[in-house]
Amino acid sequence: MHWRETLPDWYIKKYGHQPCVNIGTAGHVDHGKTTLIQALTGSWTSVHSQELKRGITIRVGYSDAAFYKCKICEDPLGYSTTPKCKNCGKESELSRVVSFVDSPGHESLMANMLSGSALMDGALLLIASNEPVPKPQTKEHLLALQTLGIQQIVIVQNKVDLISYDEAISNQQDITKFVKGTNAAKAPIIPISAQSGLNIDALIGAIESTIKTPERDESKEPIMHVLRSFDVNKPGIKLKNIKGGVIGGSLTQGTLNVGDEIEIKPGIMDEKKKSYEPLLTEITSLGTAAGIVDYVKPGGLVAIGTKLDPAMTRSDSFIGSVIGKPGTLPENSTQIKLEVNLFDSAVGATEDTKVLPIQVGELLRLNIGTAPILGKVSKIKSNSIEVELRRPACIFEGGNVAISRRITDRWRLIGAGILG
Ligand SMILES: Nc1nc2c(ncn2[C@@H]2O[C@H](COP(=O)(O)OP(=O)(O)OP(=O)(O)O)[C@@H](O)[C@H]2O)c(=O)[nH]1
Ligand SMILES: [Mg+2]
Ligand SMILES: [Mg+2]
Ligand SMILES: [Zn+2]
Repeated sequence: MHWRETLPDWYIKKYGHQPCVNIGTAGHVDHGKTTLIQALTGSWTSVHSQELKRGITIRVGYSDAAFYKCKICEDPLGYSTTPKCKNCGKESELSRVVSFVDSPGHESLMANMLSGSALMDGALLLIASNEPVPKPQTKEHLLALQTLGIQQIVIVQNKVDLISYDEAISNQQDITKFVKGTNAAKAPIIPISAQSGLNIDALIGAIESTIKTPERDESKEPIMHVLRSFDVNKPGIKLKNIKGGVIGGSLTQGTLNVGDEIEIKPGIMDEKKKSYEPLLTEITSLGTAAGIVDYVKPGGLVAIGTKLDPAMTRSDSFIGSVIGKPGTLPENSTQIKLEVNLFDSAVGATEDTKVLPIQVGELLRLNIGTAPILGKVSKIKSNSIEVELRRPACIFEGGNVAISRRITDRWRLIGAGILG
């Protein structure tokens, strides 16, 4: 049974037919993020041909699950992803519906991980218990979560089926040592085996008590951050059956309805004007994990059908865009100001490297919302820098920005910025 058939009235009234919280995965390549999401949601999110061939997650994946809690059984035995208690067999109550944002762990895919992180309310940091702690992306992803202000973290000590009890205890001590002084210092550490489904009830219990459902203001103007865009038409389709471009992302506030006029920023390059022009279109359909709907709210990934030429939205071309009602979004800008907080060292490689001060003229990669954008530093005044972006972005004052620099041959996270 799909969770949409089990939603009680109180839930629908508050959250609609949608998840109410976005939970991300973080952690080193192959530590079991996608396997865990499959254990929780029943679906494998890495379905693209390159991902299947190479066995790694490349694009940010997403999937959702409902968490239920038994009225009789003690914590955490009563937690499950089915409406029937796995422990006693009685009917359970819905706790909430959650949406998972599954990050790639490979070091070359930090930009994708950071785009996905822009939508996370909380995160699961996966650490394979059969390897030394920490691996490079265990560190780098934790820093990324910190940079983007993600405080609600559950540490998942995965693959305990491969180690002994004593090894598990000593690995857990290593993890505690590693997270000391970070934003995961107080995070619960839950030993599991994602592959064999071991201790998943305890993990759900920890998620339910650690990662809170955010309060969102639906009376505000809608803001949606774009993570995906597609052309949903099969090759050779008849002209009259062609569907407009589809854009996927998550709302942070407000609601969107079928028939609404929307504006997409920064929009597309106008070759004549030599500048980016915002796009105006209309919502022709809306989809959530529960199917086709009339309106969408914050919570989970939603898909918007538009009247745009589907060739325009092909292969994630709109990633990083922001959608709102016409005239309500901040202006496009290429000049931005950041209050910067640099790390002591960049951690993504086998060896940590000292982070040297930012220089005027240097090229940085900034992750602004779901958009990775290159920019050149034009001015520095103590902790504040000005950057000239290569393409415009829709800038929300006070927003968190992840700052990366090219070190040897890779972009490495070197610090956090706040948009001024
Ligand atoms: N023994 C054991 N193997 C596991 C467990 N969880 C995951 N694996 C295996 O570890 C490998 C990597 O798992 P994935 O889920 O693809 O790891 P990932 O973290 O999503 O990898 P990336 O997305 O590429 O970073 C696969 O072969 C899984 O079958 C576990 O609990 N026990
Ligand atoms: Mg994966
Ligand atoms: Mg893998
Ligand atoms: Zn029970």
